[in-house]
Amino acid sequence: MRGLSVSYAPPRKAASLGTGAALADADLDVRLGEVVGIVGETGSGKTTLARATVGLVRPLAGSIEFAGEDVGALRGRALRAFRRSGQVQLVFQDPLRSLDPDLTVADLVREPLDIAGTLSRRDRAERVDESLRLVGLDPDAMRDRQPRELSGGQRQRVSIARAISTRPRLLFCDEPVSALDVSNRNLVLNLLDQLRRELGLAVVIIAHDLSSLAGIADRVAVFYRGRIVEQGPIHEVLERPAHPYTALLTASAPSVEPGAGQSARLRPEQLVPPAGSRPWPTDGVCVFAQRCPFAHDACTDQPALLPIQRAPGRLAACHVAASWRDRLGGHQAERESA
Ligand SMILES: Nc1ncnc2c1ncn2[C@@H]1O[C@H](COP(=O)(O)OP(=O)(O)OP(=O)(O)O)[C@@H](O)[C@H]1O
Repeated sequence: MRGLSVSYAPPRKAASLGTGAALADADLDVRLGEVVGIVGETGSGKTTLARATVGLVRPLAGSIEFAGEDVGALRGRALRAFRRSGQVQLVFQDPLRSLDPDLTVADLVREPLDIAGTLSRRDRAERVDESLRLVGLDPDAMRDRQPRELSGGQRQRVSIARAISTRPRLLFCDEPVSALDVSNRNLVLNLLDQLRRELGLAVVIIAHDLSSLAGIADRVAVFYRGRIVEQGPIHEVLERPAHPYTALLTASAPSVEPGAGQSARLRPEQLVPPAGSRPWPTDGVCVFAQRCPFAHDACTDQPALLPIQRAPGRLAACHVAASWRDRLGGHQAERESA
């Protein structure tokens, strides 16, 4: 995705990009066999990115290149054909709501194949069994059951079997484990890890917290108010966040331990503006300025997502990415004198 922007406002109103866009100027690459995590608070644009990629919402600007084709520019019949092909599939957060309760497991897993219409009836039945086996379910025991006869973990496995039945190249999972208990969470995350290896899938996992992605994602993109503010290999991002918002996320997550590269754990109170600091407008400035203790005059412009020097593969959209750590001590003194 390059410069991808999406607005749900009517086209005339959405013409002024940046204000009110659900997603603004997003750049993201996902490669086959890779798991990319997406984190960010509610309403930050994570699902919008997924919906634009599968062709459910039309981008306002930018491109989505999939296997060499700009799928963001597809219209009409070409767009319907792309969606029917099932090359990009979505797994939703809550399988109980996303699976039709009147269909059997076999019907549910076969449905995307019926829509794609490329396999014979016999091949589709075989593909259903194969997909169920791939997610660790016994086809003979599961085929005729309905969603209400399954446990939460089994339902999520059926959702994944359904999504992989067309053998997609890219799988978007929107909070795939947030409706599950801890043991099922690990099972489903391990399953996604196994599928990306066995099927060579590119997987994008949307999550609320960074720590749930630590064991599975190769890279992570951090969203804040419709923008990607940081991107990079997950362990490096966790160990030494470049954006003050990512730093706040890691400092606020007790399960994220600082690694060898980070001398001391940052504390959340070091990463919020001291009382009485300069108020920032909500629009037209860096999206994080209002909540950033390090914001200064340069932050009246939204920074672009740029490579971080001497850190291959890492990007941050922050005017003070290279300097905010140096100000942590002084910032504490300012707070104490206030
Ligand atoms: N169908 C829609 N119509 C209008 N606005 C929408 C629609 N869907 C999302 N939005 C708005 O777009 C912005 C981004 O929403 P999005 O669902 O992409 O966020 P998210 O990061 O996925 O949130 P969550 O973690 O709650 O799923 C939000 O301000 C949201 O209110």
